[in-house]
Amino acid sequence: MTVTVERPQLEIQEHDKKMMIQEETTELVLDGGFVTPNSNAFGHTFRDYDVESERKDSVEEFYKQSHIHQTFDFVKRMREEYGKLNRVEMSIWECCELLNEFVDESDPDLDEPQIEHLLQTAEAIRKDYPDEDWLHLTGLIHDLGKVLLHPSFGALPQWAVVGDTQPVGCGFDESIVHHKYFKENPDYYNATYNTKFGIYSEGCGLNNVMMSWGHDDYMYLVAKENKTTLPSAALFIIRYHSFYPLHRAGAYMHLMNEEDKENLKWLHVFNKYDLYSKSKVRIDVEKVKPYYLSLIEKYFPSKLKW
Ligand SMILES: O[C@H]1[C@H](O)[C@@H](O)[C@H](O)[C@@H](O)[C@H]1O
Ligand SMILES: [Fe+2]
Ligand SMILES: [Fe+2]
Repeated sequence: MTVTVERPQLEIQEHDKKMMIQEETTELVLDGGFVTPNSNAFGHTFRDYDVESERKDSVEEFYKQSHIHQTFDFVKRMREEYGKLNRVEMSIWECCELLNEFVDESDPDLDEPQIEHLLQTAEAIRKDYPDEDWLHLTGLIHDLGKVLLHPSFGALPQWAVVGDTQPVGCGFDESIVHHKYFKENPDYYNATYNTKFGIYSEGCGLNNVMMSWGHDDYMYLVAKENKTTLPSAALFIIRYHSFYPLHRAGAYMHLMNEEDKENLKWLHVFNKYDLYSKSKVRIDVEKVKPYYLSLIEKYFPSKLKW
C-alpha cells in the first residue's frame, strides 16, 4: 500500500526521500516520522470493508441504513434544525468528555471510545508538526460533532452522525463504500439529482454543495457560528474529513473551486493521522489536558452554543 501526501508550504525534498525509501520497506514512514501501521487493531488493513472481521456485518448494515436515509430533503431539514445551535451550552473540553461513552459503529478500524481517538490523532500530529498548533487542535475537535448521538441532542441514530460523507443533490459516485444500497434511496431515481452535476455546476465550490448529514458538517457549523479564530484550512478539515470519496478516491473534484484545492492539501496531511493513529495505545489524558486547554482558550470562546 502506498500513501501519497503533499506537505503544503514546506520544503518537500526530505519528504520525497522518505517516500522513496518507504516503497522498499514494510512500514510507511511519512513526514516527521509518524509510522503508519500496516494493520488495524483487528489485524486487517485499514478501511477494508469486505474483509471478514468481527465488525464487517455491523458496518455494512450501518452503511445500508445511511445510504437509504441520507436524501437531499433529510439533509436540508437537519441543517436547518441543528444550525439553530439552541440545545446545549458547553466548552470544547466538556464536549470531549461527553464523547467518552460513544463507540462509532461505522468504523471498521476502531472500537475504542471516541475521546481516545481524538487524543491519538492530535498527539500524532503534534509530534510531526510541532509548530502548527491549529492543526493539533483540529485533531482534537474534528469528531466532536459525534455528540449528536447524545440524548441531549436528540440521540440521533448512528447513520445520521458517523460514516463517510458524500454530496446530496447530484449522483452517488461508484467509489462510495457499499454503493449498492443507494438503490433504496429515492434520490437515486430523481432525474434532477442523479446526474454528474445534479443541481450544481462546474467549480461551484464545496461551500455550495450539500453534504450528507453528520458530525463533520455539524461541527463545522458549531465552530463557525461560535466564531472560532482557527484558519480556513481547519474548518475545511473539520467539514470534509469524512469525504473519503473526494480526498481518497478523487471523485467530485469537478465541484471544487481554487480555495477548496488549496485546503485539500491540508486535508490530505490530516487524514493520515486521523486514520492511522487508531490503535489500542492509550493516551494519558490528564498529562496532555493542560496543553489542549491552552489551545482551546486561544481559538475558542470559553462556552459555545451547540
Ligand atoms: O467510520 C469513520 C468514522 O465515522 C469517522 O469519524 C469518519 O470521519 C469516517 O469518514 C468514517 O469512515
Ligand atoms: Fe470523523
Ligand atoms: Fe476521526
